Amino acid sequence: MTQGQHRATPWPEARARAARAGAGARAATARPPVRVPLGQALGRVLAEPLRALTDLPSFDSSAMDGWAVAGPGPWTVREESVLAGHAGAAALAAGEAVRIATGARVPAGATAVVRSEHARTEAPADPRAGTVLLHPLRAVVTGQDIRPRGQECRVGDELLPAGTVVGPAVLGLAAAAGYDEPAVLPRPRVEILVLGDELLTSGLPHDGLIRDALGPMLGPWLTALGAEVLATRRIGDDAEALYDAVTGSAAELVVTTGGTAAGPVDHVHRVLDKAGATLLVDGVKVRPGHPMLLARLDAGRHLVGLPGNPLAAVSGLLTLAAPLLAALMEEQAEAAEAPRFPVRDAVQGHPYDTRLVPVVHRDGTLVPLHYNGPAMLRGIAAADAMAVVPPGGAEPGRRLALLALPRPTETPSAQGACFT
Ligand SMILES: Nc1nc2c(c(=O)[nH]1)N[C@H]1C(S)=C(S)[C@@H](COP(=O)(O)OP(=O)(O)OC[C@H]3O[C@@H](n4cnc5c(N)ncnc54)[C@H](O)[C@@H]3O)O[C@H]1N2
Ligand code: MOO
Repeated sequence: MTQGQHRATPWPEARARAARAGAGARAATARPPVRVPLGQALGRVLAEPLRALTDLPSFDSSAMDGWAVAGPGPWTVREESVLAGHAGAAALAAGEAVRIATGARVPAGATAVVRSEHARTEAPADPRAGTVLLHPLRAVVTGQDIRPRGQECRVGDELLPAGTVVGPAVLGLAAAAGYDEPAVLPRPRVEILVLGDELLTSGLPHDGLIRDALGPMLGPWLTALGAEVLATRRIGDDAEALYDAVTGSAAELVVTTGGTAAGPVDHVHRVLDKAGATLLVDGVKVRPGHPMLLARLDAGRHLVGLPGNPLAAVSGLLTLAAPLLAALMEEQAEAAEAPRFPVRDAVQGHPYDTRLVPVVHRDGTLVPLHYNGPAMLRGIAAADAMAVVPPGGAEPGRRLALLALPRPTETPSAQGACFT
């Protein structure tokens, strides 16, 4: 194994290296885009610019309920109405009006739409003969309340660039623009290997055994970051099984938990060495989580070693796995600057290392949470975000950058929770 670094890497540099590793892996593997039904595209990344497949609106349409009119009023009102989704009415001659609904096709010859509340009708003296007359109640401007075809876009216009993350509004826009199956990037494949003989998968801790807190957490978290989680496997403290799992994995990113430090059964370094991996980050100047590591297994595959302490593992996930995955997915660079918010209370810092501290938003400030020790999840489980506390700490009012936590979603599939 080539020793990439003998010393811990500063936190910002570790994130940058993880992003470069992801970009390198993307270039090396160049997996082709896939087309997925709109219903499955949420959270995916557009592989191609979203180009309009139609003009929008695709026909001249009414912006209001009222009458389509031709020329100056008063107008004679036709008996039929034009509703949205129906064939358009025959062309209007000057002096004619037809009842029209919002979104309906404006008939040829119409010069404006007059809103229902801006005109009044006058019934003919003899209701069995004659026509209804429509009188405007205010001046009518040519073109008013008509949405002309192509007002929003013309067919072929680029609506969004490649690299856009598909949110609910993007789904709506894609549907409006005529898409059934947009082209998205394949999800990076991730495999999670949970190490440790002391871990229980159910029931109460006993006899020095504890519950595995990372297996249930990491799959959904990595799924929320855009990954396809192939499996979460429990490996115990078996170096040979770990070697086989790491070298045999089909995933672009293998995530291990535990075994990063120097304990008697901390096998991760030795296994990486034996597998001929290159350490890109070996320890990060961040608390918690400083033993985290990043290794290149081959041109297209990497391993992120998360420390076993659960909050330290979250720190590794946010520091190394998140930027690597974002780069693998070719996501557009984060908006200029991550938002910063003032911290309400002083936060003690580490003299040399960055600290990541769970916080909640309160009245425009950040309130650091207790129970933020490396082995604790009580703070982060109640948090809105993780605040980045620079070396030396932060005085009240200091603006801190935030790392986002995934919002809870009800995933229809068991993705990310498949245990083997
Ligand atoms: N001599 C030193 N000892 C330690 C150092 C050090 O620098 N020198 N660093 C400490 C720090 S910081 C951390 S973090 C941990 C990292 O340890 P490992 O990554 O080797 O993890 P383990 O030893 O396997 O486990 C640590 C701790 O976490 C618990 N654990 C592990 N996996 C899980 C899980 N899936 N769910 C819940 N809890 C888990 C495990 O039982 C241990 O209590 O090393 C320090 N030691
Ligand atoms: O990474 Mo360790 O204490 O910082 O949990």
